[in-house]
Amino acid sequence: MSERRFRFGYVLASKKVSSFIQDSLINHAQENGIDLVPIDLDKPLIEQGPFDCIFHKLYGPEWRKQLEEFALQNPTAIIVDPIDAIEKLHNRLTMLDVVNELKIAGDSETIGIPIQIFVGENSESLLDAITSQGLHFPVIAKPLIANGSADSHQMSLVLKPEGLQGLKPPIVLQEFVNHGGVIFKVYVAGEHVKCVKRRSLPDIPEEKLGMLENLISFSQISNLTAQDQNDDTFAELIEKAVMPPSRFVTDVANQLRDALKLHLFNFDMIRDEKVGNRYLVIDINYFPGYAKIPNYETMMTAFFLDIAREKLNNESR
Ligand SMILES: Nc1ncnc2c1ncn2[C@@H]1O[C@H](COP(=O)(O)OP(=O)(O)OP(=O)(O)O)[C@@H](O)[C@H]1O
Ligand SMILES: O=P(O)(O)O[C@H]1[C@H](O)[C@@H](O)[C@H](OP(=O)(O)O)[C@@H](OP(=O)(O)O)[C@H]1O
Ligand SMILES: [Mg+2]
Ligand SMILES: [Mg+2]
Repeated sequence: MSERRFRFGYVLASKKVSSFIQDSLINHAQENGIDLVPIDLDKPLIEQGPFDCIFHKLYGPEWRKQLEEFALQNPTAIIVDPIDAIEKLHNRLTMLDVVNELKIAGDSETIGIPIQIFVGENSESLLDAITSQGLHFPVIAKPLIANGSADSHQMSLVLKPEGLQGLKPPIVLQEFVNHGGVIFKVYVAGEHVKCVKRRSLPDIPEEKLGMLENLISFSQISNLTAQDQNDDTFAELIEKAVMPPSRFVTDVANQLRDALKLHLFNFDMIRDEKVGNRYLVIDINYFPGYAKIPNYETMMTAFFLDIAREKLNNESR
């Protein structure tokens, strides 16, 4: 493969281009035979090739049409990833369905999801629905749609029944699980997997519940990395948190990748404080912020090379 060069076209929002397409990535990929080429949305896609691979985070009927046309004319090229597979992550209710299908080897760690219910615009008697499904306060209210908009990240922690009145359906109500204030973010790029610790919401001891407000709103709390935090308590909490076993993380990541039929995603996982080896997946994101991983260019180039090998295999079939 050494003398062959590969052209990887990409389409990303401008913010994502600034964070992901850094010189370090362009250069590292180039040194390894991969040329990263921006796709111009003002021109037909099929006129801009040849491309061995197209990676993207873009939706809408026009782009879908262009991709379909490209795939028909270039059957050996690899699309990372198919729009239909990506769109499954846009609904917070269904995005976690696959987690329940995972079969984790061994009997020490378990994987699951928190109890959750859907609340539509016309839902009545919310409190009845909550109690009948075995949900207990506090609960987290998440917008049903996770499409990358600022609104889709607007969460509310509902501490008491009175707080339910302040919610704006359609939402998913999810059991809040105490997890020691630290979340594990697992970045997946094909077979390459990296788990990092991030700040999360602090635990809420049952005896404190009565002293708190009815409803607390928050947004993208885990984006604050350990380095960004001035607060020493949080930095120490993150430092001290024990990572989940890497064999377990890789097993979950690989099975999720197969079930979702996606190459590029991350998932947020918490460890139940009450049952130490019980892990819960609470969120899955398409094409997350890989540049937040130290030396992300090495991980991403290794992934690009795997795709290049797959492309060569397709050509020789
Ligand atoms: N069920 C839960 N129990 C405890 N904490 C939770 C739960 N769900 C979410 N959280 C906390 O709320 C944060 C935001 O929730 P979530 O990850 O679903 O939102 P998001 O906006 O999709 O995040 P991202 O920025 O990763 O896309 C999590 O990072 C975690 O700190
Ligand atoms: O812009 P949308 O489609 O909402 O996707 C976001 C994800 O929801 C976040 O999870 C990403 O941050 P993390 O990489 O820290 O998970 C976040 O990463 P970024 O802000 O670094 O691009 C985004 O990918
Ligand atoms: Mg999240
Ligand atoms: Mg998310």
